[in-house]
This record gives sequence, C-alpha cells and structure tokens, in this order.
Amino acid sequence: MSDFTLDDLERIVAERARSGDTNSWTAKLFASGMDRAAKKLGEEAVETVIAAVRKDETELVSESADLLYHWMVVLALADVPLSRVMEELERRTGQSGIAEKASRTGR
Ligand SMILES: N=c1c2ncn([C@@H]3O[C@H](COP(=O)(O)OP(=O)(O)OP(=O)(O)O)[C@@H](O)[C@H]3O)c2ncn1[C@@H]1O[C@H](COP(=O)(O)O)[C@@H](O)[C@H]1O
Repeated sequence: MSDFTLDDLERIVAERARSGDTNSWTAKLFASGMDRAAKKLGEEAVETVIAAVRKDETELVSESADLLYHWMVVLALADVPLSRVMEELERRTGQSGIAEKASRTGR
C-alpha cells in the first residue's frame, strides 16, 4: 500500500515544469506545449487499453502510471487544478452512471 497520492504527483509536475532542468521530461514536455502533451496522453491511453485487453497486469500497472502522469501534465498545461476534477467526481457520487446518462440522453 502506497501513501503516494495524485496531489503529490500534481505538486511534483508543477515544480518540475518550472524547473528549467534540461534533464526533466516534465520540463521538456511543458516547453513543447499542449499539442505534444495531449498526443502523449492519447498514446498512453491506447497503450493502457492494449494492456487491459491483453490481460497483461504488469503492463496495465505501468501504462496506467504513464497515463496518470501525462494526464496530470495536460491538466497543468491547461491550468486546471486536480481539485476541479475531484470536485466534479464528488458531485457525481450521488448519482449512478446509468441515471446520469438517462438524464442527459433520455436513453
Ligand atoms: N511519473 C512520471 C513519468 N511517467 C512517465 N514518464 C516519462 O514519460 C516519457 C514518455 O514515456 P514513453 O513510455 O512514451 O517513452 P518513450 O517511448 O521514450 O517516448 P517517445 O519516444 O514515444 O516520445 C518517458 O521518458 C518516461 O520516463 C515520466 N516522467 C516523470 N514522472 C514523474 O515526474 C517526476 C519528475 O520527472 P522529471 O521531470 O523527468 O524530472 C518523476 O520523479 C516522476 O515522479
């Protein structure tokens, strides 16, 4: 069981993005902008899907970590704090996904 949280990751990404460290992947990705970071996020999402479908548990864990990291970079580039996402998830806790979809689509 790890104590590491998404809040920790958000803080690390924010610090490294501003570090100017030429050895920092985060700083490099930040400097390359949203198009590149969003593309990486998409690639990691696809790699996560492939691992899940292949039932490769080790790869699923590894790709999920890549996915969450690149998602955090994209949120930071968009200036959207993680707390906004958590608030939205919390807002949804009172409603099932099926009821929510029905309220939007009538299906
Ligand atoms: N969690 C991560 C993390 N996950 C993945 N990556 C990097 O993301 C990059 C891209 O991943 P890929 O699997 O696509 O690698 P690749 O195939 O070499 O990339 P491409 O050739 O496709 O561009 C790799 O260089 C990984 O090392 C990460 N880089 C950083 N972090 C966190 O950010 C912190 C700061 O890192 P730096 O900013 O590099 O100091 C680290 O201590 C970690 O906590």
